[in-house]
Amino acid sequence: MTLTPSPAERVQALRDQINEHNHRYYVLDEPSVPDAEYDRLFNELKRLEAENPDLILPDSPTQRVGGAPLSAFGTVAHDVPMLSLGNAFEEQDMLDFDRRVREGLDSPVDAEQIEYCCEPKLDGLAVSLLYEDGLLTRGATRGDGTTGEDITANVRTIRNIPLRLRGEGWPRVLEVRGEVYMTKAGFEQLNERQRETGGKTFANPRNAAAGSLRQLDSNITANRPLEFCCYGIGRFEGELPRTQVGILEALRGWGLMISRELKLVSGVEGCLEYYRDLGERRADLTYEIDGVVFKVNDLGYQRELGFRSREPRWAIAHKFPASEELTELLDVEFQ
Ligand SMILES: NC(=O)c1cnc(OC2CCCC2)nc1N
Repeated sequence: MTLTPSPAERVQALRDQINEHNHRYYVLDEPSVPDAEYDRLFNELKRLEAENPDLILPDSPTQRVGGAPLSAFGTVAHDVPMLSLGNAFEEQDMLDFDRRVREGLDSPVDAEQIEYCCEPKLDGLAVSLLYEDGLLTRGATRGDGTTGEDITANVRTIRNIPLRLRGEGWPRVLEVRGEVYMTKAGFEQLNERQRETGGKTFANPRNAAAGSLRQLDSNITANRPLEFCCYGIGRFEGELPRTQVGILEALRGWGLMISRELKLVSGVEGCLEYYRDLGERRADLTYEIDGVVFKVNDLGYQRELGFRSREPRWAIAHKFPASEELTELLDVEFQ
């Protein structure tokens, strides 16, 4: 004879199931149940929480949406500045970058190939997520790199951002940095819906992502097809792996999405091969990119190289030739 679970036990069981389905669907891109089954679980959880409000916790999947609209965004001071990337446009710029890296180390290396972590440069908005004891406590825009807007209510609505880190071993304080973007398909569907409802349409996915994150009413943000892909960390208290790739793989284990195109290469030739390969596949990607990003993989080397005034000496963006579309010129910078 099976005992009927208490509301508290049933609520916890539903949360665990829904969080697992969300992780598979939004982060692993492997849906595990039909939508109807997911909706049934979600509606049962909402009903049980409505009947037992004292059981509601901030990381419950039902708590992604719903606060009252803000009158203005608060501001956030970035303890670790969110700096932007230097650019390479020609192959020679990459050769110069690699030489500066090798010569800039405490013990310069000449023949040795530097290991670089490669990834696409997503064309969205840089965002900082703060996790304390595994709970998402704050979301912020890059702003001017030192001060950004507090968009916590809006980032909580982005389905592939975990409200609580999965697994274990994460640092007690962990600031995750990454890009909020819209896929090409999500962008087209949003503009179609905007045209049908007389809403404003967007010039490109980047503007659409910026406009969707800029909403003071998070209920609007919740209905926008936004995704988050992390690419690094800011502030942390605790232990982290010693390489860029190691950190990203740890972030994936904690439930965050990282780029499927992530690759570790050896030397600047490996970077140029990655750039050519991604350039050939750019039109087939489901999201817009405006280049690729190369980072020195060894974190000790990153520390030795440090930052120039506003850019790291250990990372560079190798941009694709800009398309002449008017939209590139109209692109509004969201600070
Ligand atoms: N748009 C991107 O996809 C992207 C942007 N920035 C970075 O890293 C920068 C951040 C500050 C130092 C390195 N990585 C990226 N992938």
